[in-house]
Amino acid sequence: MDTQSCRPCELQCHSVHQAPATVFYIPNFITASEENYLLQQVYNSPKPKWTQLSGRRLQNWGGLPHSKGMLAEKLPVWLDNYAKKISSLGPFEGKVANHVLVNEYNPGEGIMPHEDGPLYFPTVTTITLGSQALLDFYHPIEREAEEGEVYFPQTEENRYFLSLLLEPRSLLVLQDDMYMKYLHGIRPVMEDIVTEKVANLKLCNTKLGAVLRRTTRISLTIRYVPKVLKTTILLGR
Ligand SMILES: O=C(O)CCC(=O)C(=O)O
Ligand SMILES: [Fe+2]
Repeated sequence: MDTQSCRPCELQCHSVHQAPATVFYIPNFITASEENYLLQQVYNSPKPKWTQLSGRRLQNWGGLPHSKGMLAEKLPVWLDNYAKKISSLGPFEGKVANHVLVNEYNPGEGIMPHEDGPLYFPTVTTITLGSQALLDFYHPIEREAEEGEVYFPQTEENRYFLSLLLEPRSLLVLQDDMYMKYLHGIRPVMEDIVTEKVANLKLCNTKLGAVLRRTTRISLTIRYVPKVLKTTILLGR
């Protein structure tokens, strides 16, 4: 058998066709021992690395993205290895990820629907550790109805249209409309209910109707920030 033949489809053959363009989902992208190793590294990081937000804690690695350019810092080796491994699958069009956000969610915590904004190359890759969560997708809020148009209330509930189940050890890749057009969020709930809205259900180790208790979830969102400042310019000021 030609073992090379699967190479170009490393991402392609994990495409989630039941969602708008483009979603790749790879269950068990890392092993349980890699998961434990990554969790250890996250929790061994110095305490000041954590920023407490409403509903989650986060660590920022690689520098703070900024419209004028990110003052890049080297990623620690434990993150850089995964940044390189994921980048080699091609999601950043040949560039290597240089930025990682580590999010920690306790059961009942989440993140409001949002867009990731223009500072990143429009692709996010996410490794999930510890607990599953549903990542929910929403249509953007539409402009107000003009004269003669019927006003349709834009509640969060009726803007919601699809979820992706992010299982521990999985890799998610979001691009195109799923990154740029729609909003994503995680509901602050104690359990995730697997409904027919879960677009990657066929690729998951669960079934319709399952009720999955949340434990603490860590996500590594690994991205490429194209606009980087050269350190020397700043040192010269
Ligand atoms: O934890 C996640 O998977 C999502 C995090 C997220 O949306 C973000 O950091 O922008
Ligand atoms: Fe996000």
